[in-house]
Amino acid sequence: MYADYYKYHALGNDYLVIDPNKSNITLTEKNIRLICHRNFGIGSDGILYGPFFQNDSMSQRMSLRIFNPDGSEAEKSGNGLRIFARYLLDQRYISEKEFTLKTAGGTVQVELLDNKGRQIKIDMGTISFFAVNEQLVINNQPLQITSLSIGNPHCVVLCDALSTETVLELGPVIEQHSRFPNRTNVQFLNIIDRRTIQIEIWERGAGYTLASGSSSCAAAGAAYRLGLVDQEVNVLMPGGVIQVKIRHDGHIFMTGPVCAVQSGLFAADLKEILDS
Ligand SMILES: N[C@@H](CCC[C@H](N)C(=O)O)C(=O)O
Repeated sequence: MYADYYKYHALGNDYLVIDPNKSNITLTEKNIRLICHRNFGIGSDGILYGPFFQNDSMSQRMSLRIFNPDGSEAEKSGNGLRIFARYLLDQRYISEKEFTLKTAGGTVQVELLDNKGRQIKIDMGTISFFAVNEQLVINNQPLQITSLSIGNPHCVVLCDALSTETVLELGPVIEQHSRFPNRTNVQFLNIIDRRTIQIEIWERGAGYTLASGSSSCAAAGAAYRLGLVDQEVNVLMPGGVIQVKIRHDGHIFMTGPVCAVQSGLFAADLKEILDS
């Protein structure tokens, strides 16, 4: 059945899939902002735009583009990739349990863990570290940060305890800090034990979110690099838990759920604004 958008969430991190093979909507910055707006549009933490096919072939050479609700484009998204994989299964673009997906931040390997695509594992690739356990002073507060890329940029802040007020105060300042010319996603990290960490997230271009897949991988990878956790880590977030495994060769595997929410059409009023 045709729809303009397909909405899913992964632990409360919600995305709209817009399929260029079905919809002719133009995704300008203005349109993305409006569609994602929770009062004036449909509302979401971002848009997954695809699939695109390389060599006009449907054979495992699919790619997608990922947009933040401020209209900027992200190189990668962990929850977004699991959601997009689920969309491909729901719309019968794929029938295999394992396939690859290409993003601007690299190619990932997807594994569907059940027939309905409700639990999905992804090899997110490897981490490049930029700074390990360095001090960054924000609002006169000395923070211990580890910054890295797993295709998209992250800054992990080690904390003794987490508070949402701190995330809302420091997150946007760190996101825009001159040290990160392309801005950054920010994770506030609390180590519970060697197999469990807790994070609160400030996402680049999206703000406070309930969960983030690439943030889970970044925080677990940073904690492992600092010698604080083992290779298998449960990442607790306000929206739920993601399992992260760090393989000996550095590859980071992320496992977590996806839930379908709704599909729908843009009403004529909204469509007119989007088309104008
Ligand atoms: N929610 C995501 C991350 C989305 C992209 C991010 N905001 C960025 O700009 O890099 C996830 O689950 O990883």
